Amino acid sequence: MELFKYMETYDYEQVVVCQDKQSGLKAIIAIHDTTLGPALGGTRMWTYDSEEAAFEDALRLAKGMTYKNAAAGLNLGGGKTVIIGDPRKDKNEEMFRAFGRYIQGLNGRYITAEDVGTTVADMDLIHEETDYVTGISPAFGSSGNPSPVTAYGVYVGMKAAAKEAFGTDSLEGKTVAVQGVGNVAYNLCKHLHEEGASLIVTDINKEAVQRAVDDFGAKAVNTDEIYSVDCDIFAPCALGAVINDDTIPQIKAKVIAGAANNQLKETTHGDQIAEMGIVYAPDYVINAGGVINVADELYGYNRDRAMKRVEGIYDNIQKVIEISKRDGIPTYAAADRMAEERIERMKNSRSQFLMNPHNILTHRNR
Ligand SMILES: NC(=O)c1ccc[n+]([C@@H]2O[C@H](COP(=O)([O-])OP(=O)(O)OC[C@H]3O[C@@H](n4cnc5c(N)ncnc54)[C@H](O)[C@@H]3O)[C@@H](O)[C@H]2O)c1
Ligand SMILES: CC(C)C[C@H](N)C(=O)O
Repeated sequence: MELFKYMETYDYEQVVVCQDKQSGLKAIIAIHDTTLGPALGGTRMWTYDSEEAAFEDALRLAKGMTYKNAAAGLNLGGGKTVIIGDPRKDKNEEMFRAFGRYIQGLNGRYITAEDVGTTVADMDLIHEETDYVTGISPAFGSSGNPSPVTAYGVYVGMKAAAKEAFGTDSLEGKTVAVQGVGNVAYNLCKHLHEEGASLIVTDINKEAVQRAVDDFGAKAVNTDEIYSVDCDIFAPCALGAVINDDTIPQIKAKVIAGAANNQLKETTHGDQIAEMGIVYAPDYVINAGGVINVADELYGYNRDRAMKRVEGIYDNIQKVIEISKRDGIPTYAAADRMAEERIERMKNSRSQFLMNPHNILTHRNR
């Protein structure tokens, strides 16, 4: 990858590479755009096949956060971190504290939270070094683990997409195929099960699958079978790029609505599923519940206020569908248009992010 060329093409502001020999920290903080406010986005810890793959993931995810935050109506820009390593084996206290010092060095341009492979306990360690972290323990006046709230947002967004596809937003009797039953999807399955949906699940983690089978009567399938199962709704809730040339011909669902970031491998795949008549709930619109929840910490966390805003994901999915129909474009492009128009409008009134009292996490107890 030619980093500067890539940054120039997609308008990235900054990439910070962090290395701490003692703890083994190898992190990439990507800040995409701070027009709307400080860049807020989670920290992913994952084993990457190459450094290039890690850079690509950080960059793609950071841009996704710019769009997610803009589309959700938040006064936040987009950024993301990836830490290279196995979250089950390579974590230590020094690593997250060293990472916290790097974040502190950015003086509020970047605020982190959880993503795949990181937990509330990790965020608490980061908080030892910086206030620019959200999703820490509720004892600090924080919002805690964002995953259940993300799951609730995906659930209400899925209902809005179902209304478009099936004429009703009831999910009772619908079959939902869920790819990955981790932190978000387990909670999503709970909502779906309570409403009377049938579940088909898969995960590379056998224990996660068994939990969904035991708790929700889900049917388990192999990881490569999830695309082709007979279902009404496909919910990608693992990693990105799962809507691609190989998987699209297998999909029988009428709706794609899930938590995973960057579900479309390329935008052409969004065009293809639109041509097939599949209602696609754009990933960063439907999975914004977590960031909406942690962002509320900037105002002194209020769960009722945050949840009310998360319920707005239903309306936001409907709005994207409306734009898609009005402008004759696929839903992914309609979401991009909605986000870009908001950023553009704000760019005309101010350019780069400047610190102000609402961007400082001073409302919590230490
Ligand atoms: N946690 C949040 O609040 C949040 C918010 C927005 C978006 N997301 C996105 O949602 C997705 C899930 O996040 P999470 O926090 O639940 O992560 P998680 O790590 O808890 O869950 C992901 C699950 O996917 C499984 N998995 C990985 N590769 C797989 C494969 N090839 N096939 C099947 N299963 C596979 C993992 O074993 C794991 O159980 C991620 O893409 C994340 O970026 C999460
Ligand atoms: C800020 C976090 C809750 C970010 C979350 N992992 C996301 O992708 O939206």
